[in-house]
Amino acid sequence: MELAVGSTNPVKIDAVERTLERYEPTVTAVDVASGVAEQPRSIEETVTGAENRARRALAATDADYGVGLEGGVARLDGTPGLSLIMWGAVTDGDRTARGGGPTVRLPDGIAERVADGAELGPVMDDRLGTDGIAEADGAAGVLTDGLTNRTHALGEAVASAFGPFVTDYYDTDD
Ligand SMILES: O=P(O)(O)OP(=O)(O)OP(=O)(O)OC[C@H]1O[C@@H](n2cnc3c(O)ncnc32)[C@H](O)[C@@H]1O
Ligand SMILES: [Mg+2]
Repeated sequence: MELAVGSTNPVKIDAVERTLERYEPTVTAVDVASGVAEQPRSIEETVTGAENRARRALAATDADYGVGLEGGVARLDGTPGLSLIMWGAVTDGDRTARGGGPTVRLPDGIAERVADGAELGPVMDDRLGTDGIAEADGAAGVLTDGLTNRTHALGEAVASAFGPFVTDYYDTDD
């Protein structure tokens, strides 16, 4: 399976390679624009970023599928505070499917700075004294003491978005 991933972030590439290991993927990292803000601030904007990355990555290559992954923050109905969300999109050039990863509540101190306009990655680095946490364990890893991490979390979004391309269940109305 040939895949074009719309990012050069090693964590995203790793998430795609590991999740789709069974299909013996060949992954090409493509540096595309997400077409949304560096820090998306709603589910809709995050999904749009993932879709744009997937379509643009596929358009730039001869791959079978384009994959886009986008991290965002959002206030979600029924839960307090600001949450880290992540969405994936997959396209074969004909149809596009989307799937979400986990939702992680952001601590108020971090949420406030992100709500004031900062990007989550740099805020996490500043707070933790790290350099490039978004390309390593990520907020998902740090905030759960490693119970999950960004690679694993993004992998769940990849898996969820891939369903329609690797099963028959979405092809009928049953
Ligand atoms: O090179 P790209 O693909 O853009 O990789 P990125 O790390 O910037 O990832 P996104 O654009 O999808 O994420 C939007 C913002 O959210 C941040 N972010 C998302 N998930 C994160 C996580 O788990 N830990 C730290 N920052 C995260 C990220 O650093 C960006 O500032
Ligand atoms: Mg980014």
